[in-house]
Amino acid sequence: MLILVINPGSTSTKVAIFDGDKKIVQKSLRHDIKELEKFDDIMEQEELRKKAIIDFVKEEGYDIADFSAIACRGGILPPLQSGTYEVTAEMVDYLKFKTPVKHASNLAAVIGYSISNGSIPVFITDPVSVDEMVEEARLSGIPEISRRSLAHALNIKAVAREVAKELGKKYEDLNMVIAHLGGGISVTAHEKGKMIDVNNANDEGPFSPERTGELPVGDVIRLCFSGKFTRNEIKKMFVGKGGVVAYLGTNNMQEAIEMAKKDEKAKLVVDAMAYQIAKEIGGMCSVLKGKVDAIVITGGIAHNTKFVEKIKCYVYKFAPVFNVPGEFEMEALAKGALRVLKGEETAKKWGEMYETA
Ligand SMILES: Nc1ncnc2c1ncn2[C@@H]1O[C@H](COP(=O)(O)OP(=O)(O)OP(=O)(O)O)[C@@H](O)[C@H]1O
Ligand SMILES: CCCC(=O)O
Repeated sequence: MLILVINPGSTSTKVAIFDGDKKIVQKSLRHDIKELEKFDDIMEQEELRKKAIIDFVKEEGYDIADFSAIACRGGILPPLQSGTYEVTAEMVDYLKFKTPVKHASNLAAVIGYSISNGSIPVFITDPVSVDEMVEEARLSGIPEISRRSLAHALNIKAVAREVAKELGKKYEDLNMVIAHLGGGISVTAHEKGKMIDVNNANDEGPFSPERTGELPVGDVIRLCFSGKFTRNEIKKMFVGKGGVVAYLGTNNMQEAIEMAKKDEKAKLVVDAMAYQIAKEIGGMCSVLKGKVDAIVITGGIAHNTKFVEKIKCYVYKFAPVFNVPGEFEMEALAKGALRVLKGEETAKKWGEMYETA
């Protein structure tokens, strides 16, 4: 069963072809930043990216009709249960016109649906808005604001299943705290297969290579009303230009860790990020009432074992720590589609998407 996988990022589109769960080829199709900047809205990039994907398929010697399904990264959808969903015209309409957050991942299902043109099924699996939070976690302290479950759910759920396998158990039988350390950072508590609390990786938790995470709210209000910044400038300060890049001028953690070897300020910033991640992990361990089978560190930054050690020295007493560097999004998307094609799981439909766990 051939599956075409589509995963758009801000400046590239990752594509892969799987035969069952075996990856045949994966490529990162780089888009010219100047070309992308011509578009005011991410959705206007649809045709450019679609053409690049179709060219890739042809260059690899395939035709769209050869595929059993297209597996796409899920975009910013309303809160929904974990699992694989069939892409429908309504979902495409939501991603194009109604989603509250402009994010490159919104393009995946839109492009997949257009490429398929009704000829083969199109699926998304575990989008950013997977929501299995317990009710206590939703309260922020003011009724006008609810905490939201936005996290690197696709990689986190895939890694959870791999670690469970390593432990000879099922994900549904374990309690875990899983931290994805990428450009943004998601720290998540899992109770028997449900992600019951997460720091919203855009707004809360530790600072990351390019985001501030949680901030002292009184100072944020002062900044917002200082008259010195526009709304967009402030937003960029928090997401995109906040965190490590604000202190050190780079969002590349490899560079920051190198700088920290010679420079006291850089060392403090790197150590502070590890400290804040550990603090968030500790909080998630208490959400699980201290019954934690595994703490898992994943994402690009987890490639640096010295950085992982910095976190580990704070949290190692809570549970065994597993390091699973990198991300497995393409594999997770292919496997999600495959489970449905093999009849192991039924694809959920749009109408069910508004139901949370
Ligand atoms: N070997 C490494 N050592 C330390 N940091 C690394 C290493 N490889 C990648 N990174 C860092 O990981 C971060 C990006 O991680 P990753 O590739 O998981 O994120 P992304 O896909 O860009 O963003 P996100 O995971 O938030 O969607 C960057 O800061 C990058 O410098
Ligand atoms: C909000 C979590 C996902 C992302 O950062 O892209």
